[in-house]
Amino acid sequence: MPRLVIISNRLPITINRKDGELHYHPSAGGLATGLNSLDQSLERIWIGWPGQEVNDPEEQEVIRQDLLEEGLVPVFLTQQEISLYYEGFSNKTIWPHFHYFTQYTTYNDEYWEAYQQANRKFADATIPLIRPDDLVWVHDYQLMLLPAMIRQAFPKVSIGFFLHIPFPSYEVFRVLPWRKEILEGVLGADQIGFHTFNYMRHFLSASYRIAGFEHNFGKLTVGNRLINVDVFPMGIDYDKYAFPEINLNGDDSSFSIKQLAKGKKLIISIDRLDYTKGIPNRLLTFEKFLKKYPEYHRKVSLMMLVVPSRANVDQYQELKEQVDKLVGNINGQFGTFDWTPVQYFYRSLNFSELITLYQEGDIALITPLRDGMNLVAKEYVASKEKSKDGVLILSEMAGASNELMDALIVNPQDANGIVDAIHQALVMTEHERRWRLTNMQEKLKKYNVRHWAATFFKEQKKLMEKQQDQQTHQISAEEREQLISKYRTANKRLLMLDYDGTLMGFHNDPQAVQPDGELLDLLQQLAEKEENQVVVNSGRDRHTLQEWLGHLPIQFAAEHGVWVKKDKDWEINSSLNNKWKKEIRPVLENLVERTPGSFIEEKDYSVAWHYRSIDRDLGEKRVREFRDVLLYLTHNLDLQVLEGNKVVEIKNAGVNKGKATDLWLNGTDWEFILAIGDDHTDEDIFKVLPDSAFTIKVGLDRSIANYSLPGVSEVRSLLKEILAQ
Ligand SMILES: O=P(O)(O)OC[C@H]1O[C@H](O[C@H]2O[C@H](CO)[C@@H](O)[C@H](O)[C@H]2O)[C@H](O)[C@@H](O)[C@@H]1O
Ligand SMILES: O=c1ccn([C@@H]2O[C@H](COP(=O)(O)OP(=O)(O)O)[C@@H](O)[C@H]2O)c(=O)[nH]1
Repeated sequence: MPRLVIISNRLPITINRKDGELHYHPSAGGLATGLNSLDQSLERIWIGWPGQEVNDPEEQEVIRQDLLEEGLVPVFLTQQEISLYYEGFSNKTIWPHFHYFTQYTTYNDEYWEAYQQANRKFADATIPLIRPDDLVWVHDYQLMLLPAMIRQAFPKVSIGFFLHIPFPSYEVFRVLPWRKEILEGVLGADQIGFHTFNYMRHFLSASYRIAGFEHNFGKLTVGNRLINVDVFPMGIDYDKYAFPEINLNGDDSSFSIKQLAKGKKLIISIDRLDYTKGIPNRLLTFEKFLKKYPEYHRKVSLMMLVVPSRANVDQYQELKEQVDKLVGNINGQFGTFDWTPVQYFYRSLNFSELITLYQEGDIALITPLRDGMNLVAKEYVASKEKSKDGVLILSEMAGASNELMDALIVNPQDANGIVDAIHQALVMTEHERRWRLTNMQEKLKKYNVRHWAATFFKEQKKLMEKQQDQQTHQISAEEREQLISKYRTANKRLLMLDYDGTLMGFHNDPQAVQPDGELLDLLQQLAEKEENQVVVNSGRDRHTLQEWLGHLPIQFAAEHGVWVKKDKDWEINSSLNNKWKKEIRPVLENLVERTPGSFIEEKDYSVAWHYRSIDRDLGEKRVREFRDVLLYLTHNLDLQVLEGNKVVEIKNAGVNKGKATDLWLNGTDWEFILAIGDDHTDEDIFKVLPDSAFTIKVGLDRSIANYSLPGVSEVRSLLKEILAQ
């Protein structure tokens, strides 16, 4: 079993100093409680900050030894790091920005500098502990540069990254001056996980638009590495909340909570003090409710628990004052001698108090303006396992709303909607409360925190196997040797080479990919050898191939097999006609008119619509729109539609690179065949070649070729090696 190496900003244990003494207690917040519930049988180490400034080396050593027993490794942050990296870049830049509070985003180079250095500090603490077969998990927005730093030290180790907060829309993310560095940091990981599909697609969109990485159903290739981006909604330790192992009656404060709840309907509200949680909005909504429904005065109370958090960040201090004031206003306005409408606590609760609150709460009012997941919502539902009684009102802006559809889902900005939901919850029948809770509980039981971790773990291992497969698919030194030795002894050799993406790199302007001197020399020398027949089998038109390569002693297939040049002249595939062009052309012209930047390429017996320099998503939308029209037309006209890399090409049916390849296969007993190509039109070549041929796919995509090479420069090196024989 590989070990799990977890790195998060905060350890699940926080240290507090009281009267000069150090105290250890569990950290608040979803990440710590969630990850701490993981299967303890898995060997793991956890590296992170213990939440307290400790400068004395002797004291640091004592803490290190204490934590070691729990498999925890502390990273000590200095006061300056805490204020610039944690309170600064993490909580004044990324946190507000990723939660769409862009008015709070602080742009400060000093913070950014500190963020980089602190990520380096976590890397320095982690790297010496990593073993090559470990599974490394980096967590959250404080450590977005860390995956790439670990990758640099361990090119092969498997790294997972999970973001616990939302990943914002590309339009918001792009505003950050450090967007590219942040993305590249995360892309150092092999598997990247998010709570919801929306966060995932925002990330993929940013990776494409900012760093140029295209994806295929969440899989993308960075350099030589396959990356998996996916959704892994985090669950809770269901049983811990459903069947709490505590004696509720023996606990004084739990008893008091029960007393408070007696004879009234209790609405509970539990969050860290954070502007993302929408606490002031919630209070204003409750005020609205009390105004609209006076009949509920003295019958309903809001028990609001606000857990202190990030107290040194300005907005959090301001928020505290705002909340204090709002609570005062409501209580002053509506309170009576025997009823306090808002019971407000600014502190954290111990587990038994928290459970009592969950169990006593008739309604949980959870209305964050944005929230990565929100585990409180899930914990509330689980704690109703026995009673099956309670109503969850949940913001649609919390990641959890994607799973808890049977809650009363509200828009946190729609105060009237929430007032209605509170009323609906109060009058809801017992039957409805039960079925809503039961449905949600079923989900939470299955998709618990262990399931979350196990799925992430399983997918990361599956990915490792896939990556391994790709590595083995890549031609090894030994196989290269076999290829060379076969080449050496053969007297009749066929070298069938694609052009774009194989011999030359890809470019937005197809005419800008003229062969360079090195390529011309290479082809010239290969073709000069008497035993060799070099064929460039390309989708390009014959005029371009003629102009660029026509002077070389090589043969050609152009336009995906429409034209062939074996001797001096170009010959056409006899089954072709181009009468159909006048019907297709207007369809493509309409595409160009509506899509600036796209263009039509007309070849002798085919027409192509290129969208390589426009937004890929827009291009694909256009292709989808026109696919039906094209299919209808092409069916009547016996044509085929080839969807290539940012291009749709229409031509006569039954003509492709493979058919053209047949022209070289028939009649010659080749003793050595090598075919190299990069896109799916080259698969037609690989298909028709005999098993003895060496077929090589350029890139990491799936292929029926025997081997793969990463890119154009590796193709050229192989050809040079062959030439040296
Ligand atoms: O460490 P702090 O600065 O005190 O903040 C506490 C944690 O808050 C954030 O929690 C997020 O993760 C939860 C679990 O995935 C999720 O339910 C919630 O919506 C998120 O806000 C933060 O991501 C953690 O790093 C902090 O430790
Ligand atoms: O006094 C408290 C109140 C809450 N929590 C825990 O803090 C976590 C809050 O996680 P959530 O995902 O709701 O929000 P976050 O604070 O991570 O943004 C939950 O597991 C709560 O059980 C806690 O430990 N002590």
